[in-house]
Amino acid sequence: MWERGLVLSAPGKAILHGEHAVVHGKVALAVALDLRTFLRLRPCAEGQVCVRLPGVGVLRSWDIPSLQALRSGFAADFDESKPPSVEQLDTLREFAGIAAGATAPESLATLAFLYMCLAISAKYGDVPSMDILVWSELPTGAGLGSSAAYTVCLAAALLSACGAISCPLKEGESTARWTEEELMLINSWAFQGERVIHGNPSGVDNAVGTWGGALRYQSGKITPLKRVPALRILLTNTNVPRSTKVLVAGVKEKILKFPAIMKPVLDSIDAISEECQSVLEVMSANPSPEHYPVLEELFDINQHHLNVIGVGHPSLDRLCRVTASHGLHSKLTGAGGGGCGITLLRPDTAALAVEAAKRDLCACGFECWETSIGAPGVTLHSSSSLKAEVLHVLTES
Ligand SMILES: Nc1ncnc2c1ncn2[C@@H]1O[C@H](COP(=O)(O)OP(=O)(O)OP(=O)(O)O)[C@@H](O)[C@H]1O
Ligand SMILES: C[C@@](O)(CCO)CC(=O)[O-]
Ligand SMILES: [Mg+2]
Repeated sequence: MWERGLVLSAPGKAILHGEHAVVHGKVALAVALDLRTFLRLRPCAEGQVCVRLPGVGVLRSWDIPSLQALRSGFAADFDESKPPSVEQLDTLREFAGIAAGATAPESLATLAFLYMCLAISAKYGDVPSMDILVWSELPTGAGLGSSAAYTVCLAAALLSACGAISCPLKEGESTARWTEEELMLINSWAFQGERVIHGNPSGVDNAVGTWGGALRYQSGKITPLKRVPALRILLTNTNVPRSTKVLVAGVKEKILKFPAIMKPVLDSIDAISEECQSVLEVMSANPSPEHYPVLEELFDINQHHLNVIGVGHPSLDRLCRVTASHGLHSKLTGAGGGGCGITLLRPDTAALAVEAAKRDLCACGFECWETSIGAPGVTLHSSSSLKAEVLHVLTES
């Protein structure tokens, strides 16, 4: 079916609690956002793989024979259970002309593509001649899981192109999702892509990109949260750039330097996730406003902890102060160090109050969106199911 081309998408995510601690085996609670990354796969001229990533300024193409020659050098080592090796990544960097240690978005995105393309084709058969275009509604590198949405889309597209997963979209349907077994395969390859981009990801972001909804994640165990109240969330991008890889490495260093000080903080973040999960479960059965002060206090405590482990930023302090001046509670989401914060809105928070908070946040040079949570995970689309803006980008490019 893919021979006629396909369009698929994966959502970004917000972490309610547990960012960073989840890398060290603690619980995280994460939700899918209604901001998505889209990928269009089309057949193209014989013998070429062409990749266009306008969000990070990449336009590259390679001959299939040269990719096959590259792959044959280390084909036996590609497996979704093994982290990409330093030698593999060095070889791919050299092939693509990427400097050693380059962390620019375009370098990491190209490297992740090449690794996933070679590894998936080594395991499931050659990729056909194809043209891949990726376009996203998510800000890149701002804490909303743009890297995972990208690698989930790539995994689903490359596995489809190699025939390793089916095409679940039937004639006349507007969207379709894969089987649980296929989603597990997509997720495991997306995690490999995240490993190329992040170094040492926990896997929570690609799990949300794959399954969507709301989930609890701990040490690779994914538990969908079946009963979650419809929370209103304000997302604010401070527009301060940062790298998840660098921030995750910084936290590890701090834990190694001060284990007796940092481990209790991680345990406390774990307890916050557990407490939040219980409150959300109670709230979904009994959606009374009395639960909001607890959720707000958990946001405040966790934001302090995240500062302690070294992933705060003056822009995030400012975001929290501005929202507090409107009676609203915020914390950073994702890796921190800039990027995005989330603010909890109550069901009865007046539209005027939200507008006033947004105005003050925008005056700081930030961008805000009020968003809903629990969007579907990786999805295959017919063109009739796409919003006009997405259709325009995908058909005009
Ligand atoms: N639209 C996109 N097209 C191609 N690559 C992308 C795109 N969006 C993100 N990426 C890749 O993901 C990287 C950003 O990942 P990073 O993990 O630092 O931030 P994030 O995923 O947005 O935030 P977090 O991991 O904290 O949720 C970019 O450097 C780029 O390599
Ligand atoms: C900071 C982190 O916990 C979340 C990034 O969205 C990293 C990870 O879990 O891989
Ligand atoms: Mg990321």
